[in-house]
Amino acid sequence: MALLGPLALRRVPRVLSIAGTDPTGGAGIQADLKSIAAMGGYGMAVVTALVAQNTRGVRSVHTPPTAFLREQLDAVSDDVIIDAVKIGMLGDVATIEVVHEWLLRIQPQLVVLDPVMIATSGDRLLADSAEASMRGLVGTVNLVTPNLPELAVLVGEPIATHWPDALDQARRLSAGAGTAVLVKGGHLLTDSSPDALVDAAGGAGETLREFLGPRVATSNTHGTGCSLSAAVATVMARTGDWGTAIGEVKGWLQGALTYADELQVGEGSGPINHFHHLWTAALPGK
Ligand SMILES: Nc1ncnc2c1ncn2[C@@H]1O[C@H](COP(=O)(O)OP(=O)(O)OP(=O)(O)O)[C@@H](O)[C@H]1O
Ligand SMILES: Cc1ncc(COP(=O)(O)O)c(N)n1
Repeated sequence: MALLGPLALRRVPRVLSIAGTDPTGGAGIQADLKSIAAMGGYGMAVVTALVAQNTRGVRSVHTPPTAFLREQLDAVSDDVIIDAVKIGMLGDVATIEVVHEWLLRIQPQLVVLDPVMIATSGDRLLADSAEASMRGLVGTVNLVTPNLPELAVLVGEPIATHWPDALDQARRLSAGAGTAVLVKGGHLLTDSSPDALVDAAGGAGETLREFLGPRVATSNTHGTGCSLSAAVATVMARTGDWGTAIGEVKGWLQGALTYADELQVGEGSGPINHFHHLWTAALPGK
């Protein structure tokens, strides 16, 4: 899929999230819409799965019929020019196939895939049987944003526990799939939480750019991966440059984690504070 040229949109980017739901608002489509808005985009949403979950875990998943998923996707693309797509929870093989077919047919300008597999709570959000289909989808998007366990599944290797090993896996994934990879270090047991953009696609040498940041001491990290990918899709549509987009989003996410505890939503792993930069009056100490 062609990468964006150095275009900078002069209007509000129209960004579509294709993902599952979180009724407590911290992850999935709800987090995506907040992140897109926080980054100055117009958010749209197609639901792949209705998930009965809260900050403590997942209770059950209801997957709409594939024909209805296709109708949702076509309802958007028949009417709206989509500047960027963010893909989150897909759940099973049939859902991946419908989204894959739609991507090939519609050829959106820019697609960011968060290959959601297991929630922070430990609950599975992707069937084991769908891992091969997920690997196939990676080759059709512009950027994939795995955490360390997802990266391991995508390359078929053990989970990296050291950052240099994760970077090597990201290189192998990028070279094999022909897709840029943003590997996330949130699962490392270190004082920092680094991310890295690896682009070994196209045989034109490899790009490696690291985005460093201190680890914020909070257990309210529910939906960070969802929020990151939706925000990157939005800023990329605006700027046309991965490095600029990821750098801007990383700074915003750092603030969203820093002010997460102010929200007091739920008793488990709560949401991040997507609008921390706008709610100065409502946040003590800002
Ligand atoms: N405690 C933290 N402090 C600072 N940054 C963090 C922290 N935890 C995660 N991050 C950042 O949040 C983003 C998501 O990373 P992570 O590896 O947690 O992805 P994920 O597992 O997909 O997220 P999720 O929690 O939604 O499942 C990355 O930019 C990562 O560096
Ligand atoms: C619908 C949906 N999509 C993604 C996640 C992953 O987010 P997290 O790992 O933070 O629970 C989730 N819990 N629910």
